Amino acid sequence: MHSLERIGRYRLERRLGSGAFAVVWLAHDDVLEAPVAIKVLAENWAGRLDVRERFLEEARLLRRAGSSRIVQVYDIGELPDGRPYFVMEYADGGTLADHPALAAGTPLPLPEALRLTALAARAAEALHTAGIVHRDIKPSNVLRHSSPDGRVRLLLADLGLAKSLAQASGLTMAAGSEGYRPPEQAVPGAGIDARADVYGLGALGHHLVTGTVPGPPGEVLRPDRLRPGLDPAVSRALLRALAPDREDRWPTALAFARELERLTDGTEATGGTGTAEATGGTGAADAAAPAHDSAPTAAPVPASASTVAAPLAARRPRRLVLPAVLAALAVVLGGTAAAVLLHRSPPAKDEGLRVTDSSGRVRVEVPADWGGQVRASGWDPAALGLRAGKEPGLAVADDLSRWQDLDTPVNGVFLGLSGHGDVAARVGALGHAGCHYEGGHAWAGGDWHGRVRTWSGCPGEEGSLTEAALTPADGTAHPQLYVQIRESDGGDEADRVLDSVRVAS
Ligand SMILES: Nc1ncnc2c1ncn2[C@@H]1O[C@H](COP(=O)(O)OP(=O)(O)OP(=O)(O)O)[C@@H](O)[C@H]1O
Repeated sequence: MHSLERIGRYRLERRLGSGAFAVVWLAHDDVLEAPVAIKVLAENWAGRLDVRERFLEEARLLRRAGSSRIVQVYDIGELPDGRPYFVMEYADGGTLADHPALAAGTPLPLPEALRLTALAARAAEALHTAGIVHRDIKPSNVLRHSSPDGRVRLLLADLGLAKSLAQASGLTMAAGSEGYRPPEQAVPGAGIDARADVYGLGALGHHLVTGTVPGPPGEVLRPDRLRPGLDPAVSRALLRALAPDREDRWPTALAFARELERLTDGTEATGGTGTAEATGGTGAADAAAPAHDSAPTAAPVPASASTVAAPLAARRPRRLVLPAVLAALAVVLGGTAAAVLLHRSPPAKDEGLRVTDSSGRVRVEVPADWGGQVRASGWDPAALGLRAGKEPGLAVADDLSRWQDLDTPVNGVFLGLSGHGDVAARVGALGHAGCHYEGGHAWAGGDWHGRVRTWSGCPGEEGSLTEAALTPADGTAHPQLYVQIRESDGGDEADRVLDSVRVAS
């Protein structure tokens, strides 16, 4: 693919992204003198006639929808090696997944979150009117396209057809994406209707409003629990869309869109900043995110959270500068957060809360009052300067939105496993300005050993920070474990929390 320079009359410029089934290229149409996006079916699927057909069917269906809210398809063809492709409208604003707040795992300002979800719901309604169910609504399938007048349109792209076919053929890939998939979509042969997309739209709204992908159907945490102070009517509207039984959901995407628009009017009438800002719950996100979807939108995903920290520092100059690693971890966690698994230990046993990551490999037990919020779907060791990838990881804290902000009191723990690289060397080089370094000591738990370093006097009411880099006690080099523990009041739970860490092979 890299050797390709042209596809038909289109000159390839760069790769925009890839999904499970296809690669998408930015190309230039030399005849029309306009940029286009070209989606090419991945080589490993090209031999499957049924997948090829579904891939092209997606193009035809997108074309059939013929709405300004759905990505337009201009052309369809086949490469000399037989791979099919289709040419579509290029959305220059990236996807909603690139939104800086979402990439940082923090909520959007409430009016913006509601308005974007309503726009996505209106786009889904346009598909439904054409008799098409999307089946894979998620941020990376909602594109942002700027018009010459500077306004931004949202476009729905990438139907989940190929995935549904893979599922039907007995492959492991299920239609839809984790956290966004309604229960009926996980069952082959269960009839799917437009209400499956209402569920996906509810998940999108939940993600934008709370900064967190909802847990599995029926285990979705209430949005107002994740975003303290949230208008209960917003929470109710989102939970209704996310009802496991489709009979209990909003009956149409349009009905959901109208409710969101009504709620948006309410939040804008009361000052436009949303209740979370008023209660101080999501200051970093609100400061960093553009206020409107018509604001400049080509913002790339930040490489680190410095783009989150900068506006915060500008607004509150006396605020402690964020340590880079905490900020980077928050970004990585946010970018990969997908599932929330919260297993309460039996209450009789000293009120501990046991949390397992979504891969089931990493587990930790924390005091019950640390367990307000969980992100459990992994991390990227690139945050520590190690090889990029998705590895098991989780964070649980009483307020995750403040995790990176050492100025505010937080109690919680982050655990990240890495199958590669020297975690210990990286962690050993970290420092945390604004806190007093207490020193380090060797750690020997049951299955793990390594080094623990502690900082005290962090501004959050005598907050302390404990970091550990652990390796298997049996002498094997990997995996290695990175642990961060934050305590707000000179607490002494760190050893107990470290002791409770379990890693399944
Ligand atoms: N029309 C477009 N204009 C601009 N960028 C696009 C366009 N279509 C897709 N992209 C980019 O290409 C990426 C890959 O798209 P694709 O539809 O193949 O996969 P995905 O939705 O990310 O994943 P999956 O198909 O596995 O769910 C998108 O995330 C987006 O960044």
